[in-house]
Amino acid sequence: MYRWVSISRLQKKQLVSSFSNTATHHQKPNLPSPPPIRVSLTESAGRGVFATRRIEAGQLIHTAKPLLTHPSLSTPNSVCYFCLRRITANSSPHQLLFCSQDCKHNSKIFYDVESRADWSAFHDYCRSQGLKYPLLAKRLACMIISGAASADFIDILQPESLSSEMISQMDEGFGLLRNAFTKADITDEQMTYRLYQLSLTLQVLSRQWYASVLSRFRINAFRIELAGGLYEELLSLAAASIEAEIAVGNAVYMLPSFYNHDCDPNTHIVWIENADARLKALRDVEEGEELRICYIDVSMGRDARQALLAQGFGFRCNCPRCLSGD
Ligand SMILES: C[S@@+](CC[C@H](N)C(=O)[O-])C[C@H]1O[C@@H](n2cnc3c(N)ncnc32)[C@H](O)[C@@H]1O
Repeated sequence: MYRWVSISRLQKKQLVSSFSNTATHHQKPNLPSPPPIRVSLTESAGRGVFATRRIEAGQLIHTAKPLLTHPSLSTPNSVCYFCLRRITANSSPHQLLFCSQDCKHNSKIFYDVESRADWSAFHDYCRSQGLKYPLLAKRLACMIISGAASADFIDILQPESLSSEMISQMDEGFGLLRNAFTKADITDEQMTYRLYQLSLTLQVLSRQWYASVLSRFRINAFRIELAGGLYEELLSLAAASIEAEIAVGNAVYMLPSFYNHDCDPNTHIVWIENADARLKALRDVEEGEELRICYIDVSMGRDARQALLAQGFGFRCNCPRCLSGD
């Protein structure tokens, strides 16, 4: 039998707010209905998401707002710095960075910290190495330093186990991140966060913190490709797509991070206009069935899929399709 997952009070709060954030989008006034899912332990893949009632093919299961986002470095000023919505000259004539006053307001606390530092060396490093997770670490560090997030904000997410060699490879990025803050006169004191409940003091920008958040981003971050947009925008994007990066950025979520992978998934995740995630059923799902998405391109052959999942996510897939040898 499946058991409920035991999580801390803070984590419960985050989970509840993640639910309530998503619920407000779709609920009609006076008709609150929780999403038809629960997070429970699976037999062999850690925690997973299960249907609490029958879900029909095509049904929207729930939406989820990101915990944090960062735009791709190849899309400067063309997507909202907060929600990753595409910005056109028409949609945002006066604010280059944000698509709306709401996004500007929601970013204010951490953006005040972020905009104090010179990120050019750090961004050059990410660009030249093709790295995206350090950008999420930068955003998270700014959120923690500014008080917009707690130091254990993403601790509930599963980490990848990293070898000491992998941690050493992160040193350059860590050094550049720390340098940017130090040069911006952000003191060690400001980079320290106290967890009063646990009587712990954490150095936000320690090598250990950096490795710990990157190990979580590597498994849980989503690459955001928007499906929607204005017809004219789609045409101009299609024309430019040879050079342009298709992804508008990367984001980390709470609930969507609990979905396990299947090479023949019953659920998929889509982004229409911005980084708000929409989880939809691909086929009819029975009550009690696990909901699974796919992490990779499942049109590849079994060996290629297995290799990619082992390398990128650290697990050997034993979904029914892999077990059948397909
Ligand atoms: C995004 S997390 C999914 C939620 C995770 N099970 C948890 O407990 O937080 C991805 C991790 O879940 C596990 N996982 C996901 N799909 C799996 C599968 N098909 N088989 C085995 N493990 C899987 C792997 O450890 C993987 O690195």
